[in-house]
Amino acid sequence: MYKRVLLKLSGESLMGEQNYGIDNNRLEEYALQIKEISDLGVQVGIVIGGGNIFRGLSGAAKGFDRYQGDQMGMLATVINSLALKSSLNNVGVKARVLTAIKMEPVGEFYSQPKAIEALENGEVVILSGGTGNPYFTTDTGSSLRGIEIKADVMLKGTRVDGIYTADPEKDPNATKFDEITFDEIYDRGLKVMDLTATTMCKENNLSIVVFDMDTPGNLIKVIKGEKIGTLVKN
Ligand SMILES: Nc1ncnc2c1ncn2[C@@H]1O[C@H](COP(=O)(O)OP(=O)(O)O)[C@@H](O)[C@H]1O
Ligand SMILES: O=c1ccn([C@@H]2O[C@H](COP(=O)(O)OP(=O)(O)O)[C@@H](O)[C@H]2O)c(=O)[nH]1
Repeated sequence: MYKRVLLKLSGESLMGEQNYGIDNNRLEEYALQIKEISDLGVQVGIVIGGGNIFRGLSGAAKGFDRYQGDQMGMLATVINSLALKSSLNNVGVKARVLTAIKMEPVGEFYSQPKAIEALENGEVVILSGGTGNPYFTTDTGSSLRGIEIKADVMLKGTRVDGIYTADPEKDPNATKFDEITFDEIYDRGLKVMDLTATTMCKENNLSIVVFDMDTPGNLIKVIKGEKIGTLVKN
């Protein structure tokens, strides 16, 4: 179905069964799922969140300055990116970390041509540090990078299996959409992704598939066009 994808992984999901940090089993499950699609020849760019370590907004609630807190959050995404790179290398996948903030030799400073060149060479490219700016999220980072690398689709891997009429973790009567338009997301006030990220995808015509990444085997199903999750398009 897709030749080049931008995969967004939730930092919070990386906690697995733990309350904080990185669950190695979850990390390895992710690496194996990514290996499956990379072995098929799909070019994979990845943005991973940082919510399992630090979020700027929760920091601000505890009295941190938001600007500082967001910088801490962006660094958290770099920690997760390095962990994922290592896990991908362990299962035999070549991967490279590019950072939105200059911090060589931790990762190479991001540029669009560098990312595309690595993708074309068959490397998995982890685009870390979000957008490099405070007051944004990694969902917005992944919309931005997805558009920049000219991905065919953005795959939002999360812990719910799609977009529902209401938050399925709160409303047991919520029903799932197989497909939905960007406009319907606004009209119904659905909160699966922040509006900045949604709007960037809408304006640049980058479709999104929201799916449950925590069930092994799902990523390859999405790539093969099986109708799991929810497709968002114009
Ligand atoms: N209409 C909706 N459909 C699906 N999920 C929703 C909806 N509204 C809110 N959510 C919530 O959005 C969250 C998306 O998960 P995730 O992307 O992992 O969160 P985060 O980006 O905060 O780590 C889930 O916790 C889910 O309960
Ligand atoms: O472009 C960005 C991306 C992320 N962040 C910070 O990094 C944190 C972690 O990212 P996010 O909450 O999106 O991670 P996830 O919800 O996917 O775990 C955020 O709370 C922000 O503080 C930021 O400041 N700018």
